[in-house]
Amino acid sequence: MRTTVIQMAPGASAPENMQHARALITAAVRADRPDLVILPEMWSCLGGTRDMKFAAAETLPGPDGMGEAGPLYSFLSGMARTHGIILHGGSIGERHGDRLFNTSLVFDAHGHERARYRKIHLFDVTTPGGEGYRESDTYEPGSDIVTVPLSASMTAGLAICYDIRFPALFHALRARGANMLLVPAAFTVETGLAHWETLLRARAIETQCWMVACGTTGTHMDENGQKRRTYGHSMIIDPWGTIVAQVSDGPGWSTARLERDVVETIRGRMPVMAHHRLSIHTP
Ligand SMILES: O=C(O)CNC(=O)[C@H](CS)NC(=O)CCC(=O)C(=O)O
Repeated sequence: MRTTVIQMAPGASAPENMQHARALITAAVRADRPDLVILPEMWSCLGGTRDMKFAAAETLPGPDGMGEAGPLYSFLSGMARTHGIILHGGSIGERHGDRLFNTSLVFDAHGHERARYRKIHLFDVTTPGGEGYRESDTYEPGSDIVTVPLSASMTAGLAICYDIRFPALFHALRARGANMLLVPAAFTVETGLAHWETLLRARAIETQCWMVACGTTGTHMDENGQKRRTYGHSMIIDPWGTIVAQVSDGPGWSTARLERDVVETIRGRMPVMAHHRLSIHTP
């Protein structure tokens, strides 16, 4: 499965971000002919005030297809169908009363929604440099663990950004049949420099899955008018932990071919799942 990570530098305007996403997806599809394309976390609106986040968010159609699709949903579905690609729409704000979910949507090559995942672990953290984040002021945590078969041989496990610090989630995704992990992100530069690559490679190695991690890059304005920079370095890692594709700084894309055989070989030779002696409990 040829897979492309699209690295974007989003601002707070959803219409402008859609223009950028369209241009990057179109160029990447033309150049690399991927089967699967993934966007980063909150590519549709990064930074901005609470009002701007709500303005850029939308109510999603029900699982039964009931309810009107908003502009972001229609855009993602349309891009998947137009290019005949599976499109993982990074994440967007999903309205939910007076809060939002941070939600990933996956569309098949006909533009039909195949999976929906709401970020479970929220970033309420003060970084060592003293920057405070309170994602839960705006967002509500999801609760469902989501895997989705994308082809006869590949099944994706879904996670978002801060989730990568919680191995129990990835253990559960592997146990549910994932052989590839799709992780949109908006990592801070500070924590990214310290942890991004290490966490991603560890999750790939311990689950013996392909890791597809797609980050935002650039400078974004937060609620308080403070500048916030994100780390980029979107990458694809094989199930042995080797980085096989990477974007550095700035917008762009990178592509790699994901194969099930690599997963099967590694799991066959080092059957860690069968060697587990302790069960991991989530609270
Ligand atoms: O808030 C939005 O609109 C989009 N969401 C994000 O940017 C989220 C929550 S603030 N960022 C992270 O989870 C960074 C995690 C991170 O950097 C780490 O784990 O070190």
